Amino acid sequence: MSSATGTSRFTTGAGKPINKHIPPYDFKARYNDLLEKHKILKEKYEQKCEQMGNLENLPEQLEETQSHLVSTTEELKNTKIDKKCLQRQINSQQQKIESLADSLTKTTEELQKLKQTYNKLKQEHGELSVELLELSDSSADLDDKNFKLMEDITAYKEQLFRSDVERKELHNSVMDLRGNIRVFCRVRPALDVEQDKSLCGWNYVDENTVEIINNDPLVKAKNNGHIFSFYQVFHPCSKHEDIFELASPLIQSALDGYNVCIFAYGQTGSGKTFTMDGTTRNLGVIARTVDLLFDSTKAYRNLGWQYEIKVQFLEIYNELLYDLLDNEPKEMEIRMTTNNKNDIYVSNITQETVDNADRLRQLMKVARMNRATAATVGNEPGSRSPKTSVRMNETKNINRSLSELTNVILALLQKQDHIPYRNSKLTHLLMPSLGGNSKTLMFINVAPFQDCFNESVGN
Ligand SMILES: Nc1ncnc2c1ncn2[C@@H]1O[C@H](COP(=O)(O)OP(=O)(O)OP(=O)(O)O)[C@@H](O)[C@H]1O
Repeated sequence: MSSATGTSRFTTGAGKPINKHIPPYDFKARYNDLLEKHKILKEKYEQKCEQMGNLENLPEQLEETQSHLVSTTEELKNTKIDKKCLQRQINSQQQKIESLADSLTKTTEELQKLKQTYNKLKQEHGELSVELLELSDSSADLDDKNFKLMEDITAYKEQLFRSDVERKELHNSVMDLRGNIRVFCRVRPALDVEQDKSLCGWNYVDENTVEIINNDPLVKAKNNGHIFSFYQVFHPCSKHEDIFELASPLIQSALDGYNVCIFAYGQTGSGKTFTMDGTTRNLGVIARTVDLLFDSTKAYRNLGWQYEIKVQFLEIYNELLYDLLDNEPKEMEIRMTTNNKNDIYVSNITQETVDNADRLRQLMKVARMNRATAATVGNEPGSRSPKTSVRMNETKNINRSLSELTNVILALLQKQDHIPYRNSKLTHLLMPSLGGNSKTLMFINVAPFQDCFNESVGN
């Protein structure tokens, strides 16, 4: 800037020089010029100040930029990791695409094969359709033949049913001829623990006759033999199979609708339980009967017969009746049925219909357990003398009903007019199973020992 020549040269904020020629005496103009210059300089100063202010913010901006740089670097790192991941995914997708391409090739091949098979089957189907048409023609013929055969089968079934009725009648006639009351005598062997006991002499004369010889040295030799005849005699080596073979015709009679009664009689320890129950490995008469009953009903149902098997279990103890399928105390009586005076029933007793052998065996188990409970009722704790009197009463009742049973059997065998069924609960209950056209099988069980001789002969 120079004012000596009176020329003023100045630069504006925009850098544009301002040249003015002001005469030295024109103080007003010079003043205005100065004012203008002052204004421009002030503006410049303010601009500089502003720039200075901006420069003061630089460290802050630097810090911001640095932190931005750090976060950007971090982002870059993450982005690189992401990139690696993506690359791996791309690789695996690539592999998948390759394997899919492989399976596509295989599937296409299989499809090709299937198409071939389909075409072959289609051809076969065509051929079979032709065959089917031919067969349906001959099927009509076969239907006719089948209808005729069905008619024949119905006729044969009727014939078979009539033959079975005839067989029943014949079987019953044979049973009648053999006698409606049969007595089997079974002599049991001495057990291992009984080898020291002395035996009677046994002479098995034939299958119906046995001689029992008293080996007591005090008895005279000529009086010591007693001969008995039975329907069948079973010696100690006889097996359950042998016995059941001769007992089973009576089961057949039961299936044919006749009342049948099978029971064992004999001194204690003579083998009654062994004969009737047997053991789990060597089944006795009852178990074999159950099996035969259900096997036969299955076969007879196919012939058109219908069967319903109902069971009741009861025990007679001191002339009182006990329901062995229900151990609640209750009143039970033997009553006559209204339509048939020879038939009886027990009032209030549990009766169950059974349709398989297993269920019957289950019920037999329940009855056996309840019988054991009933037996202990008579053996409640008490002093020795009431216990003895209970036993005596029990023995008296058993003996009485057994002698009444003997009387009834004898009266039946002798075909007496009056049969004393009503003298005991046992005989009254067995009335429908002992009399009329019913069949009875009695096992007389005998122990082989000398000390049982009197009992054995008495039986
Ligand atoms: N035929 C036989 N063969 C082999 N052992 C037998 C035969 N008969 C009976 N026994 C055996 O003799 C013993 C007595 O038989 P069991 O218990 O059957 O007599 P029980 O007449 O039922 O006697 P109780 O009237 O006292 O009940 C038992 O150990 C039994 O296994």
